Amino acid sequence: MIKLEHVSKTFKVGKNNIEALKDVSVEINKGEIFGVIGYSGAGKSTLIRCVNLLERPTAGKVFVDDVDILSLDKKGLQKLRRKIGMIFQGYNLLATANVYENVAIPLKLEGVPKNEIKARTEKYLEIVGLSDRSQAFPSQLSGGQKQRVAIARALAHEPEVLLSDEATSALDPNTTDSILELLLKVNKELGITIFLITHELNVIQRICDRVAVMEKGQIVETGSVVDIFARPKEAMTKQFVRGESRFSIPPKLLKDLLASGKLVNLTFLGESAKDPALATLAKRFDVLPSIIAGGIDQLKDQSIGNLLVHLKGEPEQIEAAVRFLKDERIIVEEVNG
Ligand SMILES: Nc1ncnc2c1ncn2[C@@H]1O[C@H](COP(=O)(O)OP(=O)(O)OP(=O)(O)O)[C@@H](O)[C@H]1O
Repeated sequence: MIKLEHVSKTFKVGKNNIEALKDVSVEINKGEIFGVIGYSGAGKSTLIRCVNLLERPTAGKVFVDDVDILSLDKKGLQKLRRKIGMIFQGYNLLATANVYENVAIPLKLEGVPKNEIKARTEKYLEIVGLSDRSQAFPSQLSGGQKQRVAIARALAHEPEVLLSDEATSALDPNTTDSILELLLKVNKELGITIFLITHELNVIQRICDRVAVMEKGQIVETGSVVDIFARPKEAMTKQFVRGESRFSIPPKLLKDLLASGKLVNLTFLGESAKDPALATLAKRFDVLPSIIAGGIDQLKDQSIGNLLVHLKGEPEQIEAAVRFLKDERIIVEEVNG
C-alpha cells in the first residue's frame, strides 16, 4: 500500500548537510499497523512526512497504492492527501474553535456538502467517544481528549491510511493506553492502515503488527513484532527490546552463577510455552535447572515468556540439555555476563 524505495533526505543548514534519511526502503501493507521506533534524531519524523510529501525526498521513490507520488501535480497531490490522514504529538487543534468545529471546518474547506459535514462530524466524534463534548474548546480538554478530537478530524476525511507522528508521546501511561485502544479500533473496525512513529516500545508492543528500527537515518532491522521481540538481531533492536524487558542481575550473583554452571535465557513462544520443558529436562538429564528470573511480554496477538535459568551439572550433560531445549522450539541464548 505504501512503498518507499531508496529514499534519502538531506537538509541543508548553512554550509552543513544533514542526512536525515539515508537510502531507506520500507513497505507497509494494506490493513496493518506498522511502527517505526528509534531514538530522537533517528529520522522517524522525516520518514513519515515523506509519505504525504510534507517533506520531499532528495532521492528515491515513494509509492502509495502503486502511484509514484513524486510525479503527481498539485491536484493529484491534493487527492492523495485526502487518502492519508495524520495525527501529531501536539494535536494541532484550532484554539478558537470548539470540538465540533475542529472536525467540521476542514471538511468545509474541502468542499464537502453541508449535510455530509454534519453526518461525518457526528459519526467520528461518536467513534472517538466525544459526542458529549462537541461544544467544548480545546483549552477545556485533557491531552487525551485533544488527541481524540485530532483523530476524529483525521477520520472525517475518510482516509485509507492514518499517519501517527508520536501521537501518544505527550500523554500519561493510562491515557496512552486508551488512545492505543482507539487506534486499534480504527484499524480493525474501519479497516484503516496505520503507519506510526514512536520512541516508546510500549506503543509497538501493544498495537503494531510489524516494526522497523531506525538509527542515524537508516532502517537497521524490520520484522514482525513477535520476531523482533523474540529474536532481535541488531544491537539497536536489542537495546530497545531488552533495555526494558530483560532482567538485570546483580554483578556478584551473576559471577557466582557463571562459576557454578551455565546461565541461559529461554524465550517461549506460542506452543512452546505450554510444554513442561524444564521438568522434562530435570528428569531426562543429570542437570539441575534453577529459575533465576522470569517475565512475560504481552504483544498485540500473543505473549512471549522469558526465563533466566541456571543449569548445574557436568558440561556434556548441560550441552545435551541445551540441545533438548532447542529441539522443543525454545529460543536459547547463553548469558555470559
Ligand atoms: N527541517 C529541517 N531542517 C534541518 N534539519 C532537520 C529538519 N528536520 C529534521 N532535521 C534533522 O534531521 C535529523 C532527523 O530528524 P527527525 O525529526 O526526522 O528525527 P526523529 O527520529 O523524528 O527525532 P525526533 O523525535 O526528535 O523528532 C535530525 O538531525 C534533525 O535535526
